[in-house]
Amino acid sequence: MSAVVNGTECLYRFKIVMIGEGYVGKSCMLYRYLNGLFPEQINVNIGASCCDHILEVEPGVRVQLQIWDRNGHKSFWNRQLIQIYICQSAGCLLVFDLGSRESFEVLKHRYTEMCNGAYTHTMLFVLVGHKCDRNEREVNQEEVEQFAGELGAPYIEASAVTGHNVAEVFELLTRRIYQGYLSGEVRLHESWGKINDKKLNKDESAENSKCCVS
Ligand SMILES: Nc1nc2c(ncn2[C@@H]2O[C@H](COP(=O)(O)OP(=O)(O)OP(=O)(O)O)[C@@H](O)[C@H]2O)c(=O)[nH]1
Repeated sequence: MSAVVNGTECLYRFKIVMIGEGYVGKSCMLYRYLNGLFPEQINVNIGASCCDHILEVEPGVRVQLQIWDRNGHKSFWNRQLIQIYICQSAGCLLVFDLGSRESFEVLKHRYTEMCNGAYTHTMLFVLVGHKCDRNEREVNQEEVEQFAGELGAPYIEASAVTGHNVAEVFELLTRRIYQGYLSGEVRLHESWGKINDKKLNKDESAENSKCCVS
């Protein structure tokens, strides 16, 4: 079965979440991915926002991505929220700012919190060192690679300013989930993974992406 999303037939729907401290550039990265440019101005993300996007993982196999971007500031972060936020997610982008040691430490801490009970299903990760356009670096390659090894996740550097590797970040995670599903590593939930024939509103947007805020 499949569903028609904004006029395009999709076989799967993957929920992806973006996690990282406030100000690491998650919203700009998502904006760059969806719109192909760096935002002149980004609205303050109060709580979380969700965007839909369609990606073809192999010829004829399209996935509806539901990408959740949560404000990373510590006042928006607690265990209950994590649970709600990552519930039914197939994948997660763990984002830190290469120029901020603190953002890396906070990210590791949040990952530990997620492991301590909040996520009970298999979730695949991609670790993202963001703002690689800048020269200042406070996090060295070795420790990043060590963390990526612990996660069993690929590490990629990106910049929403230049666009470097931004599409690759989202596509890498999506393809990992898809391959994980094919190999049996990831189980897709009935209600969100393999799309049923529930029709989504075709007329909401003429494009393949749409956003909402909660
Ligand atoms: N140099 C550089 N700055 C960036 C990049 N991406 C975003 N920024 C800047 O980083 C700041 C924070 O960007 P946001 O996208 O709002 O960060 P966020 O992680 O979504 O922040 P929260 O919503 O608070 O969690 C803004 O001033 C952006 O202009 C990048 O790739 N390079």
